[in-house]
Amino acid sequence: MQSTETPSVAVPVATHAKLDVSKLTSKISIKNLEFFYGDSRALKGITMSLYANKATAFIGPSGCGKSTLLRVLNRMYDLYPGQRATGDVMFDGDNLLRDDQDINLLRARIGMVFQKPTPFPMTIYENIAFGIRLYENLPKSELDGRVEQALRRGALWDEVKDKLGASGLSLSGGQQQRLCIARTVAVKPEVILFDEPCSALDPISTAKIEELIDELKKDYTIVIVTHNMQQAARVSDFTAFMYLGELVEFGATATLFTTPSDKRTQAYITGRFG
Ligand SMILES: Nc1ncnc2c1ncn2[C@@H]1O[C@H](COP(=O)(O)OP(=O)(O)OP(=O)(O)O)[C@@H](O)[C@H]1O
Repeated sequence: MQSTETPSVAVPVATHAKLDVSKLTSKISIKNLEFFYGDSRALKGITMSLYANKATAFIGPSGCGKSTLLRVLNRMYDLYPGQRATGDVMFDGDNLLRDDQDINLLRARIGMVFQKPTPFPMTIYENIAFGIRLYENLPKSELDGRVEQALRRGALWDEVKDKLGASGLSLSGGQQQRLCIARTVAVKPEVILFDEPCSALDPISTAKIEELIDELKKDYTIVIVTHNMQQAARVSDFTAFMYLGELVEFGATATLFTTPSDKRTQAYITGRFG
């Protein structure tokens, strides 16, 4: 059902570009995904695709399952007994939910950036080099190059190149978050998951991270959980609106924000609930 009410979110012109789904590659294909915290079902029959080199935003009111869905994608729930997922999450054709999945390798291929910046209590250089060393044994000169490359991708190099030996914790909140993005990028992932990456940041740092996400899309598949609908509209190509553990609506961001097909999506984007 469609309503004539005007959505409260202004969708930037760039996202109006036509998205021909038939020409896109599905990097992750989710089918009938259910998720349980003990006996409590938090995700109900989720089916959707996450497209390569596109950014997909998960939006919806608090408790609808956005973070749960994001965490399924790199098996974060494995750390907690009593949590389990059923269904298929096909990642380049391989079900990432299978029991014998190599979780360390999976987390290198699907990296995650958290809500609060979480640099390791070590130097800026080591924050980046640490992750690379877990997967590769590189000579020092090559490692230096990889650290620089990652910091450049994190849009942080110019600000830290003269103080790589300083503690990662000495950076500002926004810089710390870009360090965490650089750390994630350093291990050459294919997908980057962002869990409300700007919620602890000021508007200028937020704008920098959004710009960076836009840049990273060229090389990675991006998934972002956000409470901020303006942010979803600015950074994502596709948006998934969730409610009470269900995927209510999924589609091109410009379409979802201008002509939603479900009245619950309409209510949410016009600020009538959540
Ligand atoms: N560790 C947990 N144990 C039990 N239930 C949980 C746990 N974490 C989340 N839940 C429940 O699962 C549901 C989905 O929670 P989730 O955190 O994924 O929602 P969300 O949309 O990300 O919310 P928010 O926007 O507030 O972060 C909620 O009902 C929540 O209470």
